[in-house]
Amino acid sequence: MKVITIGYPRIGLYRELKKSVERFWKGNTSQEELLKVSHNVFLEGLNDQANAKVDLIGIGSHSLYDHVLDWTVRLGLIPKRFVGIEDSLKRYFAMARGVPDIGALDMTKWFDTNYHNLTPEIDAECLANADSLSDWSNFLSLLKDASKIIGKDRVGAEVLGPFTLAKKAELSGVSVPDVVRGILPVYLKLFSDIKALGVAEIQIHEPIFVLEDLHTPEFKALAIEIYTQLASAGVPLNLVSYFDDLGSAFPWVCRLPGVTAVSLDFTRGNTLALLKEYGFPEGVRLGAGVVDGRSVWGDQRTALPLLNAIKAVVPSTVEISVQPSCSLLHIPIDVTIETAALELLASGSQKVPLRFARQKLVDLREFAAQFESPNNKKDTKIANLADSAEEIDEKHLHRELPFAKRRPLQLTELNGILLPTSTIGSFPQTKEMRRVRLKYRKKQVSEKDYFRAVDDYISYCIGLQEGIGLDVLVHGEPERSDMIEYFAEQMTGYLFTTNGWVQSYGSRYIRVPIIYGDVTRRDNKPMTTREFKVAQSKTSRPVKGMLTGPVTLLNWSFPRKDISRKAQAFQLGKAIRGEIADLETAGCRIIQVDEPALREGLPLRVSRRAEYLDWAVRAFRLATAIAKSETHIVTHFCYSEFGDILDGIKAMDADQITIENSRSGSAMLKEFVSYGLVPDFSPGIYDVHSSVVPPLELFKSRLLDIKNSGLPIERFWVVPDCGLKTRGWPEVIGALRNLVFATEQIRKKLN
Ligand code: MET
Ligand SMILES: [Zn+2]
Repeated sequence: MKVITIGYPRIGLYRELKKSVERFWKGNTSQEELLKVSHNVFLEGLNDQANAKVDLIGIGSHSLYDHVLDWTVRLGLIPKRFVGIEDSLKRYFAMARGVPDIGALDMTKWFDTNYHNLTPEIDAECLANADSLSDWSNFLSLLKDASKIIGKDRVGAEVLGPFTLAKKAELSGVSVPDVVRGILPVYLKLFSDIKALGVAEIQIHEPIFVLEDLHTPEFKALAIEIYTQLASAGVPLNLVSYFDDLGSAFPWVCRLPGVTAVSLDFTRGNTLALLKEYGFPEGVRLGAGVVDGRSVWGDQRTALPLLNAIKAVVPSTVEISVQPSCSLLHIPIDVTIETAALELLASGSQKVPLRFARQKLVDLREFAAQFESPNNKKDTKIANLADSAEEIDEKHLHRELPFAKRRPLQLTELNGILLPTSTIGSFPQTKEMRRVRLKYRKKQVSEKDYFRAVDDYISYCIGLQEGIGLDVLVHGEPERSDMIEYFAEQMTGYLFTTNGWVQSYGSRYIRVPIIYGDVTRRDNKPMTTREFKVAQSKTSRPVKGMLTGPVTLLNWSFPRKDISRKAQAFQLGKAIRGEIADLETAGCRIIQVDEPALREGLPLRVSRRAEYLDWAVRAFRLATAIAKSETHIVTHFCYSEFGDILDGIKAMDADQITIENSRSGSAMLKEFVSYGLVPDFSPGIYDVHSSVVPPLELFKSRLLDIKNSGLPIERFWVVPDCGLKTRGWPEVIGALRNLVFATEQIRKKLN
């Protein structure tokens, strides 16, 4: 049984690539030096895979910034505004990050992962010029280098497929069929170059095939048309899909012309059931993605039973390979450098081991050996995840009174002021604050001194907000380096890595906390009341309690694999529920529970969404429904496609919803209004991602959008799009002054 990989981490064990790229941007290192570091990182990954005796290694997704950008550039799909930049590396980074006067490409989420890719922009002109601008020499070099080291028969050339490219792109004046047909000749040239190298196969990555909107007769016809042409290149094609199953497209995708192997994700969706239903073509290799490329937990409970179950349903002549479900890019590189995490785990009773990319490679080999071993007991029973140890009591999910009855009891001290003003929580993360937080963590600063620094910040923040004239204040979150970590560190069941970095986008890597056991507040101790009390003691205006919601705490962590995500969401919901009760006891009258990652957890497949939203909303309600009728519960979402989750948002039964709105030019506001929103509503009034102070005029026009929205003005609040932690004080002060001033003016008019 062959072991195959389809992508590997590309950031370096100790973030070597990030450091080098950022030095290069600052002008502190040469292009030559950067490329050398990058190549060493590539070689390190190649060695990992070669040492683990991977039979066929995916080569080509190594990247200085983003693999989707790499393919956009290699295929010559350069938007006009970048064409004039001669130097290819400068142009590459300009597309990624922008340069003065030339905006970068947009960024989108890479399917439902926490990785973000750049969005190709394609129009007719761009398509027409693709051939002449195309250049994949850096890709061919990777293949050649790898061939020299491991032999060309072990090299699988990783290519981003035309359908995924086209569907992930922003198209103007052209359709997906136009793009895939238009770019086909370029792909054919690329394939012929790859063929000349004599590598084993092309891995054509088409994760987009898991999406329902491709499961139509029209797409089937188009895919057959395109793959018939691609097949004419005469290179074996491994069609690689992941992140879900292929749904009703399963039978035809597995039989696309030229496709000699199909790689399927057996860790998400229900690929096994489809295999049972539709069978599998003889003569095609089946890539069994049974090792979860998105989980840091080992696959010991499921991999072998899955392989056996697959074997039992496919024709005996079908070759099965064992592989990760997707690129290992989504997990950290090596768990053995994590002393603290490993010690913690060794003391517990985990059913599955913690495994990062290197360890998953070892597992792949091991599963292959077990599968072929005569002692393999052919166990095909795949363990189901336990849902919940304890059931949720339905009555814990409802507030005492419905919104219309409880709202008049809330925040009466505001005297029904029109368009109350507030902010989303964080204020500038100053260097000083960051430094003392770090020192406190390293025990170089006493708790007393650390608290004094935090409290000084809070005092300043409160004084400032009062001075500016905001109505509902926040403490500014100086004690939090991160909205997940801050809470996770105060709860049981979470572990943290020191070097477990995963690429989020470009040179931004994150260390995702890992849930390993039952989550509760440690000793049931409050996590946020101290800072709330400090803030509230300095002002008579209401201070918002500030919490991260259960669904976001789950979706921005690596979940456990022995109980369901739903069960984990409920545990988190219960923990936040306790915190809300404690905040109320501390005198808090308005509590914000942020859920920016609610949308992110939404399954790719429409048919699976209702179930997710159902438990996600219940987890939020479990957290918040404990609030007294007098307590105003706010929730916050960053920029998302809200269309898919409006029912869910409504069902959360919050008293106020704040959303990021201004980058869409109030389109989000309109979407919510036309949906018929019931509670208070705060469409963000200015973009916090820009460092310019928005002019008064902008605030006025956004306030007019609100006034003319068709919803009663009494429902609206005026807030920025999101937290202000990435901004500097002068901009924040300028922007909030304008926000308050514009609001006061419109209030006068309305009265
Ligand atoms: N309360 C958080 C903040 O202001 C919300 C962030 S949403 C990503 O930073
Ligand atoms: Zn936000």
